[in-house]
Amino acid sequence: MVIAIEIDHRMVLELQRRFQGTPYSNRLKVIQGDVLKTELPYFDICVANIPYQISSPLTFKLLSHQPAFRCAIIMFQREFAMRLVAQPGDKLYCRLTVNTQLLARISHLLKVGKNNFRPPPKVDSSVVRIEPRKPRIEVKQKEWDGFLRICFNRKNKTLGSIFRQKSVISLLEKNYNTLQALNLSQNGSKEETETGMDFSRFGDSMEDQRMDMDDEGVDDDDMEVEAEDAGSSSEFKDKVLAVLKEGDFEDKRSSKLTLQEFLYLLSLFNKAGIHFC
Ligand SMILES: C[S@@+](CC[C@H](N)C(=O)[O-])C[C@H]1O[C@@H](n2cnc3c(N)ncnc32)[C@H](O)[C@@H]1O
Repeated sequence: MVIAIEIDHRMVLELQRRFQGTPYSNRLKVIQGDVLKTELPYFDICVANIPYQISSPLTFKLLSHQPAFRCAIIMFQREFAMRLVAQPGDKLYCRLTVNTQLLARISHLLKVGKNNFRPPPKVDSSVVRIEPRKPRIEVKQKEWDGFLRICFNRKNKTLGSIFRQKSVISLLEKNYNTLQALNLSQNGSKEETETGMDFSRFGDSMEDQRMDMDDEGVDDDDMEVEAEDAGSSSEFKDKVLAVLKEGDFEDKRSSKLTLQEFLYLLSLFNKAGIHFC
C-alpha cells in the first residue's frame, strides 16, 4: 500500500485520475493536506521529493514518528543534504548534523544537478538515505537541544571560551540553583519532569530558514564571542570549567567533536548537576 500526502488539490485529482481503473488503484491512498500538520499513518518506507523549505521540520517530524520507519529516501537541496551527512571537521558540520545523526544514520546516494529540471532551479539537489537508529540513543531532548545550542553558538571557538561567557555561566547557574531548590523542596529530580521523545522542535523555523548556518562566514579571530564572565559567580564558573577539564574538552571545538563526544560531555555536565534547560 502506498500512502501519498499532497497539499495541492489539483495534484491530488491528477494523481487519482492517473490511477483510476488501473490494477494499482486500490493500493494507493492519497491524503490531501499539509504533511507538517498531518498525523502520519504507520509507514515503513518513505520516498519523497519535497519542497525544500520544509526540509528541516519534515526530517524531524519523520524522525519523531513512532514506530520508527525503516528507511527514507528523500531529495534535498544539495547544501542541506551535505549538512546531514557532514563529519566532524567538515565545513558544513553543524547543529543540524549532530541532531540528525543522533537520531539516524544518513548516507548520500545521488547528486542531482539543477539542469536535470526544466526550467532549471537555482540550486543543485542530492538524494539521501535516512535510517533511524534502532535502538534510539536516549537523550532528554530539551537538555540536549539547550546543550547543543550553546556548543554551536560559535562552533569554531574553543568550548573553554564558550563556557566562560557571562550569559552561559549565568544561565547554567540559574538552572543549577532552580534544580537545587526543587530537589530540596520536592526531593525529586529534573529527570522526572521530562517525558516523551518529540524531536520535532529540532526542526524549528529559524533553523529551517537559515539552514542552521551557525557561525559560517564569521572569522573567529576577528570576532569576540562575548565578554567572559568577570568572576561574580566564580565558584560556579570553576565548577563548569572543571567539567570541561575532566573530559579534556576545554581546548576542543564543536566543529570537530563527534556525536559520542557531545554525549559524553553532556553526561559529565549532568553528573556535576549542571543542566541546560
Ligand atoms: C518538488 S514537488 C514534487 C512533485 C512530485 N512529487 C514529483 O516528484 O515530481 C513538491 C510537491 O509537494 C507538494 N507540497 C508542497 N508543500 C507541501 C506540504 N506542506 N505538504 C504536502 N505536500 C506539499 C507540492 O504541491 C508539490 O506537488
